[in-house]
Amino acid sequence: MAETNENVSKETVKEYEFEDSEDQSFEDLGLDARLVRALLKKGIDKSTPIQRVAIPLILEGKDVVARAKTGSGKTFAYLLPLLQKLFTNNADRKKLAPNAFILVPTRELCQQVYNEVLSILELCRVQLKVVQLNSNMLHSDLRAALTGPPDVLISTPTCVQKCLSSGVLQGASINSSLETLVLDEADLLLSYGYENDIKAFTPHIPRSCQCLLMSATSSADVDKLKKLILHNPFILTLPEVGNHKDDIIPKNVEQFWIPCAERDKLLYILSVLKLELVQKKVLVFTNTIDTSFRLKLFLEKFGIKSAVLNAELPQNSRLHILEEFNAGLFDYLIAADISLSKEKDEAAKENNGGSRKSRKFAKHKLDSEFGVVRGIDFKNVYTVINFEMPQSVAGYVHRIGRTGRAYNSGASISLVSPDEMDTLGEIRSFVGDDEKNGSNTIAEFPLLTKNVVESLRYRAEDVAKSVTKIAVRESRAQDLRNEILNSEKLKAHFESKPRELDLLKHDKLLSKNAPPTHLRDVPDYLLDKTTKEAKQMVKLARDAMGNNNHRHRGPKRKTRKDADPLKAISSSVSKKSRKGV
Ligand SMILES: Nc1ncnc2c1ncn2[C@@H]1O[C@H](COP(=O)(O)OP(=O)(O)OP(=O)(O)O)[C@@H](O)[C@H]1O
Repeated sequence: MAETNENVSKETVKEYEFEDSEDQSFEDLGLDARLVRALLKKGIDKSTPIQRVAIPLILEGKDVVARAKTGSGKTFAYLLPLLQKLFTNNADRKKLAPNAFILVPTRELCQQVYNEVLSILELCRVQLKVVQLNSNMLHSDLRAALTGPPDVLISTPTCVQKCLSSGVLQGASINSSLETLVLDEADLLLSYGYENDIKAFTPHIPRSCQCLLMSATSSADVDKLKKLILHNPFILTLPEVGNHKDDIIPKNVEQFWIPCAERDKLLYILSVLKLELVQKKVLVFTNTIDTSFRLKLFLEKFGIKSAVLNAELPQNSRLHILEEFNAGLFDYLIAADISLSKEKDEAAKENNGGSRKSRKFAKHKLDSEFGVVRGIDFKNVYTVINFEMPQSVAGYVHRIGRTGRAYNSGASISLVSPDEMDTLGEIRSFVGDDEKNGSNTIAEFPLLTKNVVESLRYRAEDVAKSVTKIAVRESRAQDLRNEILNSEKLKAHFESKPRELDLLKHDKLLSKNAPPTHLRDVPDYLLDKTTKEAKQMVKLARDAMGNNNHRHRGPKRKTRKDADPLKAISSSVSKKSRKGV
């Protein structure tokens, strides 16, 4: 590591260039033996680049701003040294308020970080009090949770502000106790509208507090936060591996796109999934909740079961869906990555013109502390599909970042309609694609032939017609009713934390009839030679990988690099298609 700026003043930042040494073990980074053992029990023996640089600095007590790709292991990069600090002299600490605050943009992330902390502490056999709070909690529950007070508080800025304004937390107590403040997913905190809450909290942060800011992308918002909170931080930006300076998508994710008309998107996704041209697990993104239900209903008719994750579901259901998906209980998850304002506009329209039933439905509150894409560690997702393109380049980066996490491989496929070509163009220029110099990071998906798509067209269009707006609305309302009913049972589940997860199924069929055989099974004569070969190769690759990407509950198994299917498949198929096979 070399500090590039020798004369660092209070106002300037210290930027690090680092020579990464993969040989450094977690012990070499200065981590406590208990933490190293806990990582080994989780199947983690090799640090990621951001961990190698951030951990020693954080252990030295430095303020750090860390910008590293999605899935690069930023959570452990701050969590391990933070816990180590708390392990030492914990009994002697002054504690009128929690010693460490971890602020994240969504409740799902609160839960995720909370689970990670508990699991490490359990493996280390160290007792620390850790709480996660959210704004929906009753005043009395917030007060009870903060009694003690805990060592670590994980929450959203809005909830901390609620605790401050209601007197459950005292500014003076924070000022005398806070030792470490983490702003995780910092690039999203301001875009989620937390600016005022963070500003209200800032005066209570003591000067001595170590502040850590973790982010996947750099933006004006991150700069703003940096100025607001950090004193003289070390700025860590991972060295770029590609040619483009903003290259922040993991290199182990192969990116593809499929050009198609808007009305053909159902047909294309059906072809990709039904013919098994991608590896599981699959995470599909839509831009609205209605589209996610339309897609679920449509796929269901062909015997493809999926679950929908969205902002209107009760929090317990959302967490449970994530747990089940992560544990491999189902392979297809459709996530509505919505702009809340857009959904609200649609709901308002419904309110003005819709039926009594739909008015009631539209009133259902969307959770503004929900974010399906950002930062959530969906486990072992191999393929991400953009059924609809995200609104921005940053949205694309965060969606694609749900695969290829840590040392795993992955692939993404974007279905792009003519109206979305501009967005694709922006994304392609962002990743450095240039027709002129032949760079093609986002390539056309090579495994789908026109013939095979056309052979499925009649069936797909016929079924798509039966998935009417009314059917979509009804199943959305029915799913919501079911999940609200489930919510109480799930509350008990989360309180007692039982190990078995298949308590409730979230990928239940929404339509009453089972799919007819002619839709469930694609007859062999419909497939052309190229598709049969592609299907076979995907299957071989899956077998070669030991199908590790799902149904796996234990410690992470390593993905064999030589068995990376899409690399083999795409190069081999594109060679063949070049030969006109
Ligand atoms: N050293 C490591 N070796 C293997 N796996 C790791 C390592 N560190 C973290 N992981 C795993 O990698 C996954 C991604 O880590 P994490 O969620 O911290 O990424 P991130 O950088 O915060 O991503 P995002 O920006 O998308 O939130 C997690 O499942 C985590 O358990």
